[in-house]
Amino acid sequence: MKNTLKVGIAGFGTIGQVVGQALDDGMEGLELTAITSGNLDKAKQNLKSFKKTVTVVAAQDLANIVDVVVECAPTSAFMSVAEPTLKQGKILVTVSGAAILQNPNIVDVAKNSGGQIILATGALLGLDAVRAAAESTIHSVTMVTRKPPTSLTKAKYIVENNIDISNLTEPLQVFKGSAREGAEKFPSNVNVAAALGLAGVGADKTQLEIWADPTKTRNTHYINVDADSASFALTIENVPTIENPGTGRITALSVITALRSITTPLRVGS
Ligand SMILES: NC(=O)C1=CN([C@@H]2O[C@H](COP(=O)(O)OP(=O)(O)OC[C@H]3O[C@@H](n4cnc5c(N)ncnc54)[C@H](O)[C@@H]3O)[C@@H](O)[C@H]2O)C=CC1
Ligand SMILES: O=C([O-])CC(=O)C(=O)O
Repeated sequence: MKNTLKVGIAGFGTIGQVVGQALDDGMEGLELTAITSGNLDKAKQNLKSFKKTVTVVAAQDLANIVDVVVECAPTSAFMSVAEPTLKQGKILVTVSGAAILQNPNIVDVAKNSGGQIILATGALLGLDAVRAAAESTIHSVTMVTRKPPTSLTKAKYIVENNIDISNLTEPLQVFKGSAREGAEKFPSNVNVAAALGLAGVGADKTQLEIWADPTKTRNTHYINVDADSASFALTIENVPTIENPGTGRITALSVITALRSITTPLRVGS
């Protein structure tokens, strides 16, 4: 029997707390032992209902005491979590596709130390098919994201440019361009577009539109892929979380399945 892997969570917010709860409830071969977050006192409070003892540590100490780090912190904190984890040859499970695009050298850090970055599918679907198609020739990948305005009000580009989306009566296109540019302007909102780019033809060739859409109640992504092996269209309508409407409920669940994949004897899907 394999040893139980010690798991640490960096970022104990909307995603981190759901993942933490699942670990506390019990996941085969995985044990939550430590967390770090932006506010350590608040994190301690939020851990009070957990059955098992979890240590709260400063960000720089987390990688020293666990085997796997789940990174679900703001994009700006990504490197401070990812670098020490990967330098020690450990596993990083993350949803920060936008941060990987901004810091592509992190892949070399993993390569040189024998660590691994697992970018979970997050709020998206179909990355298995996109990766399979990328083994041959993909002609084009396009993605259209439509979110209720409340899911975009905290977005970096919307805030920095004082774009008022509070009283929209019809959909407003707030971005059109490459997934790379979109992930730079909306780092907490289209990590999924970054992941799609990394899975397929690259973030520069992946085309993205973002709409603030008052007719939507869900964070909706439409994807079209045209390849020599298959053409496919994918749609996902994510229920926004109450805590952070920009984050769909499925995101944390995707992280949980990514974690289970590390230890499960039967892994379904590539
Ligand atoms: N790939 C995907 O499908 C998705 C990715 N995301 C990404 O996940 C991130 C987290 O999302 P939520 O949980 O909704 O955000 P959140 O705002 O609810 O939680 C973030 C947590 O990180 C903590 N934090 C702040 N600075 C930190 C630091 N230096 N080190 C460690 N923790 C720190 C905060 O205190 C907070 O508890 C987002 O910023 C976004 O980039 C979010 C939704 C979907
Ligand atoms: O929840 C979503 O629809 C996607 C999201 O926030 C992200 O990609 O960061």
